[in-house]
Amino acid sequence: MTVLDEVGHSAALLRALQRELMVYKFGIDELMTKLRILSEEFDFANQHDPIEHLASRVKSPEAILDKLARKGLEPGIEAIKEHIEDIAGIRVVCPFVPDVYLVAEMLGRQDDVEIVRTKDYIAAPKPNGYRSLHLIVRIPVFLSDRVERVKVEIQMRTVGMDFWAAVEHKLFYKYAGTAPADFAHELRAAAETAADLDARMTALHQRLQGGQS
Ligand SMILES: Nc1nc2c(ncn2[C@@H]2O[C@H](COP(=O)(O)OP(=O)(O)OP(=O)(O)O)[C@@H](O)[C@H]2O)c(=O)[nH]1
Ligand SMILES: Nc1ncnc2c1ncn2[C@@H]1O[C@H](COP(=O)(O)OP(=O)(O)OP(=O)(O)O)[C@@H](O)[C@H]1O
Repeated sequence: MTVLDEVGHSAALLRALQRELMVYKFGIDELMTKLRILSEEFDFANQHDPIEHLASRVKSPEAILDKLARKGLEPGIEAIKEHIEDIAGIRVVCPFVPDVYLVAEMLGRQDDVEIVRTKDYIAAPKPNGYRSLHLIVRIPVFLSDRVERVKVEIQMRTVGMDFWAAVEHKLFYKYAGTAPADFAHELRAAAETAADLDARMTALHQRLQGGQS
């Protein structure tokens, strides 16, 4: 039985959710365009492009209802819109750590992007070693009859952090509690190795930028 069955949702709720998800997709489209413009502008000027690659996803209805249930909330459109902040998600992967903060700053300076919340898991990594800069932003989506301000989660990280997070997500993220205890130590150590690599590559890049050999 899926979570959709368990919550006994109505067909009406699912239909309403599908309509909402379309608007979140438009929010992603707007922000992806902004990020692509920044990236292309750096390329065009032959400057170091702080964006290595971009990814996005709209959370599936099942994952949304699953998360709502994990939070102990009743299924309903209002609860979903208020409490699930990562329905629309973008990931910005950058070559170097300073690039992450540069892209965040450039987005924050745009008039129509409202930064709702910032969580800096680079400055303060999670206990398992997870590193990323998370922004929850609000962006206006202009529809035929109204303007909707949708929340989008932007996860910003280096290639090294992304490698660690992608593998960790596959292995453990959704299975918290089941991993053997010594895995925690190994995971943290691997995250520190990735952070060390980031620091070394950033130092090399800064030497090149400074014109040193
Ligand atoms: N791979 C991996 N991804 C993580 C981890 N922690 C957070 N994330 C990702 O980042 C998203 C948001 O995480 P947080 O900013 O910590 O959000 P939160 O405080 O847990 O709040 P919720 O989004 O309500 O769960 C998650 O949905 C994951 O996609 C982690 O330990 N490993
Ligand atoms: N902001 C994001 N941008 C791009 N991809 C994301 C983002 N957040 C999650 N993903 C990816 O979307 C896929 C589905 O993730 P899903 O929404 O089920 O869970 P989650 O967001 O990682 O965790 P949670 O259920 O705790 O919110 C995963 O591969 C995940 O890495």
